[in-house]
Amino acid sequence: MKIAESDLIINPDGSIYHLNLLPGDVADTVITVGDPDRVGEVSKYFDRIEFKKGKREFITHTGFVGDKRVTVLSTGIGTDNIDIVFNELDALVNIDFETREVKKDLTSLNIIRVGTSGAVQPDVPMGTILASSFGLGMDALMNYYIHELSGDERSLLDDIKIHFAHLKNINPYLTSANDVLLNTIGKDMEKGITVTAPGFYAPQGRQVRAKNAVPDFIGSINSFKSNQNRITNLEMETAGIYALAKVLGHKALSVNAILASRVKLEFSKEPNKIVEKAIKMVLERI
Ligand SMILES: O=P(O)(O)O[C@H]1O[C@H](CO)[C@@H](O)[C@H]1O
Ligand SMILES: O=c1cc[nH]c(=O)[nH]1
Repeated sequence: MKIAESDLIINPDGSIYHLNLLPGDVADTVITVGDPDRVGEVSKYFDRIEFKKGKREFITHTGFVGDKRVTVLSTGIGTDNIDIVFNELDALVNIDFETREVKKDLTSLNIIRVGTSGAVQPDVPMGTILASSFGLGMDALMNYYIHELSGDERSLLDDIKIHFAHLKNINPYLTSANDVLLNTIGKDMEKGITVTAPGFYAPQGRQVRAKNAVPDFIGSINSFKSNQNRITNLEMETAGIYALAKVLGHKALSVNAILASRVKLEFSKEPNKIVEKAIKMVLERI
């Protein structure tokens, strides 16, 4: 079936609407980062850069680490941007731009996020590099997509819904990391459930001047337990990445550079060093 011009928007130069990339520009291994300035911090370790492109907050560098072709791409902040990045990445590899039809042979990308995050457990200090075993979305993105849960995801989400029943008007969603990526790139890293929030301040339990409607948000997050699973950290993209990757048949892992301890009320004085450590660990393991 031909995808409408209004649904899949191709720029006059043949590139996709927001990412400004052509089919063929995306490597099978994609590193996503939130901050556009972090793209160069990753690609500075490439042995060769093939090209640099960008539009808005979506900066892309594709190049080689040894013989391996790698794309690093910034998503900007939030799962609304993840909606754009993941649909467009998928279209670039799985839709024929000439016929506007889905290709017969689908490509499954390996997608690794290198992001920053705040820890909610006292034994997860600043400086930790943490791999998200699950992404738990408190945002609304997945209300708009049909997505199916595995048995494990379903039973964990049932426990989560009971624990967070006091949070009105929130319909949490949960997706696991890709097992292979979790056990290779995430090997020996701290692991835990990552909560993806639809904001940085009150949606992550922060209070500056505007008053918080949810009392003790951090307390209700770090007290959740189901078998060996606990919530370790908060950020703004992982759950959307895991859920859309699964819907579209890609493999995803989120690696978090822990910059803040929300229970010790600390924020790192050297955030770049922690991010650098996460970048190097991921590049050594891809
Ligand atoms: O450092 P990045 O990857 O942007 O990730 C985290 O930092 C931003 C908030 O400061 C949010 O995007 C959050 O998820
Ligand atoms: O606490 C934090 C730190 C980084 N990014 C977030 O979203 N939250």
